[in-house]
Amino acid sequence: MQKLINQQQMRSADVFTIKNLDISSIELMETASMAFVNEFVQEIKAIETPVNILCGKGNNGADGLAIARILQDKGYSSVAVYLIDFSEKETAEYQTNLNRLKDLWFPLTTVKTLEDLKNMKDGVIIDAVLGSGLNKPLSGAYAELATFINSLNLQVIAVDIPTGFPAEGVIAKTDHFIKADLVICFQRPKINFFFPESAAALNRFRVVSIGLDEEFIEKQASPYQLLEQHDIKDLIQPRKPFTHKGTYGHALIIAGQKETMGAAILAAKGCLYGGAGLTTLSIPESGLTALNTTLPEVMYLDRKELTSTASVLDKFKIIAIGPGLGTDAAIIELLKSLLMLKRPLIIDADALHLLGNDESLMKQLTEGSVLTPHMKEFDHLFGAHESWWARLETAREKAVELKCVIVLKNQYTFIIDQQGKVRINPTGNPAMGQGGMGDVLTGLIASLAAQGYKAIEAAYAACFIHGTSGDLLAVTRVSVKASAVAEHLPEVVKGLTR
Ligand SMILES: NC(=O)C1=CN([C@@H]2O[C@H](COP(=O)(O)OP(=O)(O)OC[C@H]3O[C@@H](n4cnc5c(N)ncnc54)[C@H](O)[C@@H]3O)[C@@H](O)[C@H]2O)[C@@H](O)CC1
Ligand SMILES: Nc1ncnc2c1ncn2[C@@H]1O[C@H](COP(=O)(O)OP(=O)(O)O)[C@@H](O)[C@H]1O
Repeated sequence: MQKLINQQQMRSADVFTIKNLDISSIELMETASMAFVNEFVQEIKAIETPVNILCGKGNNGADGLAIARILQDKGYSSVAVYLIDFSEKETAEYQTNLNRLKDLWFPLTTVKTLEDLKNMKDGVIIDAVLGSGLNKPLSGAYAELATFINSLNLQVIAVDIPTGFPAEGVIAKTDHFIKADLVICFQRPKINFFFPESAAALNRFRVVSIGLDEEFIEKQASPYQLLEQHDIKDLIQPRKPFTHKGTYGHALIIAGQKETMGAAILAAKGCLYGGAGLTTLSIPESGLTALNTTLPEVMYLDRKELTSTASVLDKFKIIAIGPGLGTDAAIIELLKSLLMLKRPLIIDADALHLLGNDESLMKQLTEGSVLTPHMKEFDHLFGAHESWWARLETAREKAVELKCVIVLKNQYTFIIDQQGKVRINPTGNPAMGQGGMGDVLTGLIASLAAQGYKAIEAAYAACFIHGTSGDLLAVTRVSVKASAVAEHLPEVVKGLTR
C-alpha cells in the first residue's frame, strides 16, 4: 500500500530529501522536470508538435521553465514559453530557471492579458501556471485564463496538478480549473484525484517518481492508502494439499425477490467463483429452478428456515444479506432477527436501505460487519452530502462509531476500517457501469470472509479482485456484464496468488 499524503507533508518530504541527499531545491526540481518529460514523450511522440508551456511564477512555473529546456534538448522543435505575469511574487527557483532559458535565447512571451496568448499555435499545452501551492480558488485574471484555455479545446498536460484544482479538501462546484487531459503528477497522486468531482479538472493522471524519500513519506500520519497489486498477492493464500470444501468455508447469502432474483443469483455467483467451499442461497422458492439451472453448485435454504431456530445458521461462517431482497414487512422482521444473532453480517442494497430507514437497526450492527453502499445508499444511511470529501469524512467517523467496515463504492472504491483508515482501490473502470456489478462484489466479499479472511481483508481484496476482473474484460469490450466479471474471478485470483 502506498501512503497518500497531503501537500504540507509533501513539502516536508521535499525539505527532508533535499537535506538527506545533500542536494539543492533546484536540483530536485530538475529531477522532477526530467521525470515529467520522460512521461510526456511517451504521450506526445511527434517532436514537431507545437508545445505551448504556460508558466506561473511559483515553483510549478519553475518546473515549466525547466521542462521547456529539457524538451528542446530532446529535439522538440516548436516549444514556446508563456510567462503568466499576473502577480508580483516569484520564487528563487523560478528566477534561476528563467535565467537558464534566457541564456539559451529561448522565445519567451510575457502574458499580462489574454491578448498576449493570441499567437499560441495549435498543439499541446503544458499547464505549469499554478501547482500544489494553490491557497484559494482561482479568481480574476487566473479564472479568465482558465476559461480561455478550456475554450481552445487543445490537449492540456498539467505539471503535478491542474491549475486551480485543490490537492485535498472540498472541490467546490464553483471552482475554476484549467482542465487537463493528462496530469503528470509528482511522487504521489493527490487525494482529490480519487473523487468523482475531479472529472471536471482531469481525464487521467500518471504518477512519476522524483526521488523523494519513500521511508519519510510512508512514516507520515495519514489515513489514506492506495492499494497495490502486491498487497493482494501478499494476502491471498495458495490452496494447500489435502484441503477440501470444508476448508474454504460456507457462506450464506440472503437475497432476491420475484423481480430481482437475478441479483441473488449474481451474488451467489460472486461467492461461488470467489472460491468459497460451499455457498447457500436463501431466495423465495419461485427462484429455485433458475438457481438450479444456472448455478447447480449452490445450495438453497428456505426463507422460513432462517428464523426457525438460531442453530440453523451456526454452520455458516458468514452471512450476507441484501441484493434484490425487497423491503417489505417480512424482510424487516428477517433483518431484525439476524441482527439479534449478534454476529457480523455483510450488508448490501435493500438491507442497507432498511438500516437507513430505522436508526435503531443500525445501532444493532455487530462489530466487524461490512456495509457496502454506493453513493445514494450511503447518503440514505448517513444523510445527504455536498461533496465526496465530506462523504468520506462521514464514512470514516461512522466506521469508527459502528465498528464496521464501510465499502463506499465508486470508480475508486473507498474501503474504511474500524479505525477510520481508508484504503483506496485503483482497479475497475467505466465498462463496469452495469446493474448487478455490486451484487457480485457482495458475493465475493462473503466468499473471502468464508475462506477465513478478516472483514477488512475480505473487503479490500474483493474490491481489488472484482475491479481487476472488470479491467481484464474491458481490454476488448466497451461494457462488461456482471456475470462475466464473476466468471472471470478464478482466473484473476489465480493470477494474484503467489
Ligand atoms: N515535492 C514536490 O512535489 C515538488 C514540487 N515541485 C513543484 O512545485 C509546485 C509547488 O510550487 P509552489 O509552492 O511554489 O506553488 P505554485 O507554483 O502553485 O505557486 C504558488 C504561488 O501562487 C500563489 N497563489 C496560490 N493560489 C493562488 C490563486 N488562487 N490565485 C493566484 N495566486 C495564487 C501563491 O501565493 C504563491 O505565490 C508543485 O506543484 C510542483 O510543480 C517540484 O518543482 C519539486 C518537487
Ligand atoms: N466507473 C467505474 N469504475 C470502477 N468500478 C466501477 C465503475 N462503475 C461501477 N463500478 C463498480 O461496480 C460496482 C457497482 O455496485 P452497485 O452500484 O452496488 O451496483 P448494483 O447495485 O447494480 O449491483 C461497484 O463495485 C463499483 O465499484
